Amino acid sequence: MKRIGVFVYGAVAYAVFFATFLYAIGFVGGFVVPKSIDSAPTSPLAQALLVNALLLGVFALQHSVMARPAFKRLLTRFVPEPAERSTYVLASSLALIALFAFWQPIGGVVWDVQDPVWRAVLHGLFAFGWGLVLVTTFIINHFDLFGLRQVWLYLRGRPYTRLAFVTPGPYRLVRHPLYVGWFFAFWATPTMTAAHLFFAVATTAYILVAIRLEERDLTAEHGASYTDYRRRVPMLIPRLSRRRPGIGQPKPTAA
Ligand SMILES: C[S@@+](CC[C@H](N)C(=O)[O-])C[C@H]1O[C@@H](n2cnc3c(N)ncnc32)[C@H](O)[C@@H]1O
Repeated sequence: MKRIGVFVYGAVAYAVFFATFLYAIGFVGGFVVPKSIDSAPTSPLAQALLVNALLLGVFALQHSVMARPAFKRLLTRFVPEPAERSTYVLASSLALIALFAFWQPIGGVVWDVQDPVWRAVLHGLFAFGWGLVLVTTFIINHFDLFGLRQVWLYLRGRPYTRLAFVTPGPYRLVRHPLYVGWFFAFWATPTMTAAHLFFAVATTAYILVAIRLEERDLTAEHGASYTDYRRRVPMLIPRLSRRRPGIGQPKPTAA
């Protein structure tokens, strides 16, 4: 019974995440959803900035604190270990749902591209960003990142195996392709409002901090193979020229 309960919990958390992800595309892109990041302002500027900063702060805090190994150890005193990732996913989705619900549009156009070709290019980059985020989750392991693999293995009575450190496809170009996808998704818009800019700047700052924390954990977990990868592959911006042989490669050790 406990295994079934944990699996159902994980499946519900995944369904909530997926609906939230789809809603986020409409929220940032300004289509389909009733209120988007760029809707008309409804409250005074200072109040809107304060509320939005709080909403982003709650998401950042939840996301970073719950991702740290020490917090995971604490959480698994109260939640079965196979459900830990699903709990993280559910909490992240709830923080995002609160952001969608209480977001205060600010109005004010920062840039507005009218040329149809450039509008199409920006829409294309927006779609590329979301696509890159989704594809990258599958490269790492989509179902592990969102907790389904953990509850499925538990349901089948199999032990959890940690994911290998992988560097295929976009991970050969940059160390954080998923975050690059977020940058495209948040910055590529033909019409940038003040609220959208606030969101893009805040999330960019947050991602830069999150990378430091994530890389600290990855170094602790994978040791020399991660520090070597870090030396060879740039963080976010691919190198334009091919690397000269030997540059940035680990030095050969004396026999
Ligand atoms: C939301 S994903 C973001 C991954 C990466 N920072 C990116 O932008 O593509 C975060 C999780 O991916 C894991 N991760 C990061 N790089 C990885 C890699 N090259 N192979 C496997 N897992 C990785 C981290 O340990 C963390 O649990």
